[in-house]
Amino acid sequence: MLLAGTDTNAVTLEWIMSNLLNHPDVLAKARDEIENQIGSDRLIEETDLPNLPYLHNIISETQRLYPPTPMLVPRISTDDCVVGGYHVPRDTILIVNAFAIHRDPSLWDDPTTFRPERFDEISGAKEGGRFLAFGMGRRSCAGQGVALRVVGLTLGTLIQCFDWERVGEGEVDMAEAKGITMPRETPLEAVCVPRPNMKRFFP
Ligand code: HEM
Repeated sequence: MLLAGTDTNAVTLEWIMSNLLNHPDVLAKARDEIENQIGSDRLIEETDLPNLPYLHNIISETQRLYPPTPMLVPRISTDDCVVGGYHVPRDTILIVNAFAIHRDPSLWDDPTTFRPERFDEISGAKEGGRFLAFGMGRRSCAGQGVALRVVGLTLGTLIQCFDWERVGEGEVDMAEAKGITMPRETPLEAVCVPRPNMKRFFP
């Protein structure tokens, strides 16, 4: 439970910030949404999250390209069955490759491009079984609700309170390393400066 509930959130946030540093236009749009909905007279709160759909799109689009559990959790068939046209005998271990499904060009337009707006058009995160960041079915993630709140609130606070820039001229390297929760190959480094009108919240 500790691994399921901590590393996944941390990895998600690190990939999100990596994407935002490489896409300042997306960061600016998320900042605008927060400014319009909340302003700078108070800090973002959990109850604001339903009013920040673009922030949610950024989380989904990052989890599409960098699913924190890329192979979900293995299943075992308790009976003979057919999955996707394939006969699966009883007692077979079945692994779902969410990473590949999330980048399948027959399921997603321009699949390798980071474009949070694509989630505007998707009604229900699991539409068509093609978005599996939290798995699916009876054994899907038990912590999805809390994870989206923790990641959303943390991300919203990071965007509301700090200006972010890359270290150096080049783009942030987006290479993945091996691991159950797919980590970055190199730890993310970034420059962050408190935004002047938010400093009063942190005396
Ligand atoms: C961004 C954060 C998270 C992601 C992406 C994530 C993703 C997943 C995935 C893909 C699975 C396997 C689902 C499947 O195979 O169908 C899973 C299972 C699980 N997750 Fe999460 N998770 C996250 C956060 C959390 C948190 C915060 C908790 C608890 C507080 C949690 C608790 C669990 C548990 C208990 C299971 C096993 C459910 C079962 O087998 O019935 N997860 N998660």
